[in-house]
Amino acid sequence: MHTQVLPEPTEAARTEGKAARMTSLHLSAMGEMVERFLDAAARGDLTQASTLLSNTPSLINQKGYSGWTALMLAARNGHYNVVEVLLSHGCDKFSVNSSSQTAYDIAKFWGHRHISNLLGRTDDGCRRVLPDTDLHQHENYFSRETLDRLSGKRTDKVWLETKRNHPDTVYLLFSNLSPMVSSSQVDEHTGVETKLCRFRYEAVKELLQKPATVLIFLGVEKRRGPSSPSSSQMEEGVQEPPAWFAISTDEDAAELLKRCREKNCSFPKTPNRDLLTFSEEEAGIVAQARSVLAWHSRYSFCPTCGSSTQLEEGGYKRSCLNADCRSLKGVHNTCYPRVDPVVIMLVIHPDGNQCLLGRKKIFPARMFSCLAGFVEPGETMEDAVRREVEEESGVKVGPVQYISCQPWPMPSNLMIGCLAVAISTDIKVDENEIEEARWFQRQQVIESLLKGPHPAFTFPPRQTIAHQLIKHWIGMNSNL
Ligand SMILES: NC(=O)c1ccc[n+]([C@@H]2O[C@H](COP(=O)([O-])OP(=O)(O)OC[C@H]3O[C@@H](n4cnc5c(N)ncnc54)[C@H](O)[C@@H]3O)[C@@H](O)[C@H]2O)c1
Ligand SMILES: [Mg+2]
Ligand SMILES: [Mg+2]
Ligand SMILES: [Mg+2]
Ligand SMILES: [Zn+2]
Repeated sequence: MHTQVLPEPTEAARTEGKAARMTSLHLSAMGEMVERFLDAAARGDLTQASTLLSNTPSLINQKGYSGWTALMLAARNGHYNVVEVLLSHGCDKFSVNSSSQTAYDIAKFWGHRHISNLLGRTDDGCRRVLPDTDLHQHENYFSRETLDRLSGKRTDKVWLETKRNHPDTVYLLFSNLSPMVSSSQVDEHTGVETKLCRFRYEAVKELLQKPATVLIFLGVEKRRGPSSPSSSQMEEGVQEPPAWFAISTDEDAAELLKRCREKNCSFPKTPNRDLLTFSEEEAGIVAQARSVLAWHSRYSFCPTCGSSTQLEEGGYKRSCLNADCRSLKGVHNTCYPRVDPVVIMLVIHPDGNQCLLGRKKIFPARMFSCLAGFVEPGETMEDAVRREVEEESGVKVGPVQYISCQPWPMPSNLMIGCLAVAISTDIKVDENEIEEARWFQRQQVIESLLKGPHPAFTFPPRQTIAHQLIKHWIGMNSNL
């Protein structure tokens, strides 16, 4: 930020009295110029603002009444072109007024979405808009997209067929919705590390012939940087990255394991625990494959008329085989894989210094977590947060802010992570769902996260969005 307001005193201004007089003259001249500049920005007078700025570049970050800059005034009044020019001259978009608002906050508040988009566009912008957060923390486990899904190719039967037989193609094998994995004990701290077993076409080709086999096209490997193939290269089949498929089969699991040359291979039996030991890259692939396969296993027959169905579009569609079925007229959501939205929220006490956590009977001893619940039809995410919190804990909630989300493939939830502020504090739990709910002090939460000597509770595992939401709140400043 520019701190220099005044031009350097001239040679002539040597004596003290003279210097003081000159300084006040400069001050008033500069003050007047700042006023004119701020006024031009507020009115959206691009010509005047640009002229003043080219004559006196140091005007750019000057503040007027209540610490408002030209950028803030232009953002307040919706003058997109002025905002654009100020940004192109390198103005500080993170500067705050005396109410700690940035130009982005102001544009957002006044509903100038095109301006808030412009001000919040870059990564560093997002970082500053959400104070004290690192964007990478917002990438939750199960959410990394390692493959390019190439959804446009799902209807290209010829292309899919070529990919199926291609020697570079990678196949993952699933049995009972569990992927075949090889596991190894890394060290005491990291624990078990699980890797997906990868197969080539030759090893699975007779499985592909079986009628009960379900085959899902997951996508092609993403290649980073300039070497990533253009769409025309893709059309010509030049340098195409390897494709990935998931296969689900009813063949005996023990027989399937014999196909693998790697050691310590298995199909994990407890998904909630075992699926949390992959790398971030593989976890994202597992989330995609498992949710689509779970849909196939639960929706084998047409939900509209009960007839048999057939797989289409690389495993992303099931069509009814009854030619008279209503589901074949127009687009029907019953033909496509489902996603169930769930809100998960950290409720913050009105004092800003405590949060509400609950525990279900099935949780490990002493573990507390965020409250969560399915979004109901015709309900907004915010209303679902308010309803679920009140149902489960009796606490009423006011403002709700979305933070991040997480695909949760047990079997196909999308966890929508929010912070919410309570407007009442008395707790009355719904004993059918929650065993206990409590307000925890920020300090207790920090000690529990750091696993201090007397933690008040234990955290859910780091792979859960619940863990990340609680951590996010600890990292924020407490003045909501
Ligand atoms: N990743 C995480 O951090 C995390 C944390 C908590 C919960 N979750 C997931 O969120 C899900 C929902 O949370 P909840 O159990 O508290 O929800 P909830 O409070 O809405 O209660 C669950 C009950 O809602 C009913 N229900 C309504 N719609 C449903 C649907 N589409 N599928 C299944 N049941 C439905 C069922 O009766 C079920 O028993 C859980 O199943 C869990 O897998 C994930
Ligand atoms: Mg719940
Ligand atoms: Mg509930
Ligand atoms: Mg519910
Ligand atoms: Zn049907």
